[in-house]
Amino acid sequence: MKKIILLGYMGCGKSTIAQNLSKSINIPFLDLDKCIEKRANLSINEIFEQHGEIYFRKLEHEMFVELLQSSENSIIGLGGGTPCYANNHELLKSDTVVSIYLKASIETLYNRLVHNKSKRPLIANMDEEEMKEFIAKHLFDRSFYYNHAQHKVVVDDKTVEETVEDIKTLLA
Ligand SMILES: Nc1ncnc2c1ncn2[C@@H]1O[C@H](COP(=O)(O)OP(=O)(O)OP(=O)(O)O)[C@@H](O)[C@H]1O
Ligand SMILES: O=C(O)C1=C[C@@H](O)[C@@H](O)[C@H](O)C1
Ligand SMILES: [Mg+2]
Repeated sequence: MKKIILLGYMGCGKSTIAQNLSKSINIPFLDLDKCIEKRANLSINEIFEQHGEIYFRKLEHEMFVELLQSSENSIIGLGGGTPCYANNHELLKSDTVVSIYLKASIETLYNRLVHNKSKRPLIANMDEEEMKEFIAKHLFDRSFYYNHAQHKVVVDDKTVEETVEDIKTLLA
């Protein structure tokens, strides 16, 4: 069995979808951000504040490689930036993984993130106007890396259940 990797921008639903998919197909879910927090014994916010983003990206790469090396079946929800650093995007093409980009529009992302930014250090201190512009530019820059995924599922205007069904169809 291959590892199932969900990737995409902050707020596209990696953690939410992975949790529901996990229940539906009975394969354990590992959230890369949560694994990093556990290993560092700090929240993502604290890692950024106390050690900076470069340190976070190093931990993120190490933890991603470690999760891929384990022999367990799993669904891995990546962090929003994971594919964009340390050549992690190259790992998305491996034969031993099924990588799926959860593709959301700027509008969907903005609507989901605007009231849920406090735990996301890259946008936590932005006002609404600033955030919209940031998401648009950032998503454009990151799309190159996200598009290395083997599959793409558009999540706009879909319920969690509909997106889970779309993923199950492409896994079948
Ligand atoms: N149809 C939907 N599919 C997925 N998430 C949805 C949907 N509708 C609303 N949401 C909400 O959008 C948010 C998605 O956040 P989630 O933490 O799952 O994203 P993420 O991609 O893991 O973000 P991050 O990269 O910051 O970890 C959640 O608050 C979720 O409840
Ligand atoms: O998009 C990003 O760069 C990030 C997304 C989150 O999942 C966390 O990994 C962290 O807040 C950085
Ligand atoms: Mg998440």
